[in-house]
Amino acid sequence: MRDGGRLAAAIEILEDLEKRRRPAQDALKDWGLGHRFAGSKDRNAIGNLVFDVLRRQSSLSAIMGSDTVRARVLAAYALTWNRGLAGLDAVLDPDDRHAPPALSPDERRALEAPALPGDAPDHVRANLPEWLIGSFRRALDDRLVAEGEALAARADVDLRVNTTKADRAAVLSALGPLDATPTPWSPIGVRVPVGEADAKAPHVVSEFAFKRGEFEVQDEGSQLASLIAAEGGATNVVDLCAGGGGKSLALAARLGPSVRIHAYDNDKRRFGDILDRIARAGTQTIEIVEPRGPDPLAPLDGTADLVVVDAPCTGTGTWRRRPDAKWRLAPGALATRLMQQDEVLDRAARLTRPGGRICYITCSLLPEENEDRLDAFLKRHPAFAVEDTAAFWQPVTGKPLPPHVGLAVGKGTGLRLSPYLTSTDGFFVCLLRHRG
Ligand SMILES: C[S@@+](CC[C@H](N)C(=O)[O-])C[C@H]1O[C@@H](n2cnc3c(N)ncnc32)[C@H](O)[C@@H]1O
Repeated sequence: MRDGGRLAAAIEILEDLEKRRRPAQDALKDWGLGHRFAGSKDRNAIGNLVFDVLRRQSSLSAIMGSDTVRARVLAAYALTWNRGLAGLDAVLDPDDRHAPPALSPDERRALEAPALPGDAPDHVRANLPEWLIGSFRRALDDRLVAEGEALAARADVDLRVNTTKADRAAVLSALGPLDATPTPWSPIGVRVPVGEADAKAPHVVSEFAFKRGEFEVQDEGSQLASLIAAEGGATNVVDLCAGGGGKSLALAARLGPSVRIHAYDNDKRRFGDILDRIARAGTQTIEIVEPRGPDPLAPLDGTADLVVVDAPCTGTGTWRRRPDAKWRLAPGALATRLMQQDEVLDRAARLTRPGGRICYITCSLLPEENEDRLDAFLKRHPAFAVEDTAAFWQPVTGKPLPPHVGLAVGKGTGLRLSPYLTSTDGFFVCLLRHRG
């Protein structure tokens, strides 16, 4: 396929997404099934373009002065992909029957001097949903637009070195051909660049170092959350919302062979390939607790040194990787998440032994899901107090805490990581201690 046909395909897929609120991956898959002549390079380029449009759809529309999908796709190709007006003219070739029609005079004018209108509101500049702008502003203050821009960029692939099998230097060397570099904060993180425009994302899971269990794919923010949870040590851990086990595996590597990690999730399907991951990592310390019977965690009540609550959340911090979720999120879903967060925190309180700790983690930037949930929790559970979580940053990273990352929660502090401040996904991390 030439780029004209790829642009037309991206327009078709995005128009389908406008009609039906569904994950972009599903729409891309359906398109691929209906267009079997398209090769893997084509599908990759079309997918990249669809996601790049979704990342910046508000500002692309404002620049073009048009809300049509076509206008956004043309703008993404010319501006985000840096192909310029000349590149766009070349692919909108009237002799290519698969290409979209040539530029209209209005489209040409907009792309000749591309700029956001001076009165463009912040939610447009930041490419964030208008209904959430008050919440984002509360969290991000005058960094709102800069954070929104960072959240609209592509994210590199982060890896956590499994220190029980390899060190960072060895993984960096194995992934040298992929231009891997150390992550800025996590001492066990490696970053592989994703490239631009139609570049293929690095396929790290086909590397032998991955098959040997020397690293796992895990955003640096998630690594830091796990490292901070593990600071101070623990021998009896409950990973209450374990999902695919990203935090359990990181904790197992950090806490050593004498820890016992009970990995639970109330939805069995969310465990995914956790058993394969445990086997690859070579750890003996993770025990899966299946969601069976009235309360499979009851025997652990009051015993855990550490309960990790990687709570179900809106995932607003991961919108670099899932830009379609940004526009699909609805107020009802946020309300459901808040209820679930209160529920898992209450469950965690029952599991914690006197003097034990809870590490509350979300991959959301919204205060409603983070500090507000903990303020409400502290009112329901006066036996708990917030620790000075920000004080763990330097021991874990070996570097001073960057400005704005620490925030007051209760009488202690939490951490809010973000693509702009820490070049990670957006994360909230906060430790609470049972007073004993
Ligand atoms: C953010 S994800 C966990 C990701 C995982 N910890 C990781 O690092 O890969 C949140 C998980 O919480 C689970 N969950 C939701 N409500 C729950 C509940 N009441 N008890 C336990 N798990 C719950 C969801 O099924 C989902 O898998």
